[in-house]
Amino acid sequence: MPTLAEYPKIAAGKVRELYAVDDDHLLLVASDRMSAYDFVLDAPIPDKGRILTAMSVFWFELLGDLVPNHLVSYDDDRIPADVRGRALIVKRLEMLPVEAVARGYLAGSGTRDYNRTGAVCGVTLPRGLVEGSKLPEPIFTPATKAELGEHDENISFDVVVAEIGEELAGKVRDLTLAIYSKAADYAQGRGVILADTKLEFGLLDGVVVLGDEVLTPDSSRYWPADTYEPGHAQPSFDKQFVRDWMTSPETGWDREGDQPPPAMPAEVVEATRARYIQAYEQVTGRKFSDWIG
Ligand SMILES: Nc1ncnc(-c2cnn(Cc3cccc(F)c3)c2)c1Cl
Repeated sequence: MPTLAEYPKIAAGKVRELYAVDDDHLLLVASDRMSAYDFVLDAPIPDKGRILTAMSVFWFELLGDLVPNHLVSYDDDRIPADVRGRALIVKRLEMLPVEAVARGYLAGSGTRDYNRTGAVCGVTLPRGLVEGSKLPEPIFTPATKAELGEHDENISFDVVVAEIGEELAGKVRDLTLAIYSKAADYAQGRGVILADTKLEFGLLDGVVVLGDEVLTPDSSRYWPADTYEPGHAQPSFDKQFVRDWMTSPETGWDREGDQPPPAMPAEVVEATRARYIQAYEQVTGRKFSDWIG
């Protein structure tokens, strides 16, 4: 087993890292760090990296007949012991410079753009929609890949065409909508609304391949179906305990400010860990205790 230090780090996000294994393979590592309101929390959420990695593996397997993916292995001698269970050996792709987002509901920047323009990414929507509204059908709402700490910028399909060409843009849109629809239908049947998701694709020998993490609560909005009600921000399946603590009168923290978030009480950390496990077990029907690492 090599150690992580032996692999050159080639990218780092707020909660994950990417390492080079060899010319054709990378190691995608999910940390236990959690981000809320664009801040990385002071306390890790134990097992978050393993739970979200297990989720990606589940979705790659479920979507295998829809789209090829970059997953090579999640249990492999090339995976260092201290990241086993929260790291994937993946094929090195030529990543496409677009965040491929699908939305089945109005939320976040989608609601903001709709309220300003009646459209999201150039897609005109019916009048009278509110925060949390279910859209008549899922829409493709691509974005630019922003620098670390910046927000992605919503762009129109025409901009994607200008970036990667008509044929590839059409393929990415069709795949994104098909993947989202299959996953959202599957999750809905298990009591979880996938409101939207952000996918990344790359090319391998001219074939479009699904990369990155897929359909995790870090790349998608997970809402509990039983409390769904349009008209306001929906509670997050996994982040609500942390968000409520951060904005509670007890902390006096200002989410618009630049002060770091308040320290997370142990019970908030543990309740959040339990919600990640619940999301995994409820959606996949698998026991997290069966996952490696
Ligand atoms: N299979 C691939 N081939 C080539 N590049 C990528 C790739 C590059 N960037 N990202 C996003 C990212 C994933 C994790 C940690 C980060 F810091 C950044 C993914 C992948 Cl997944």
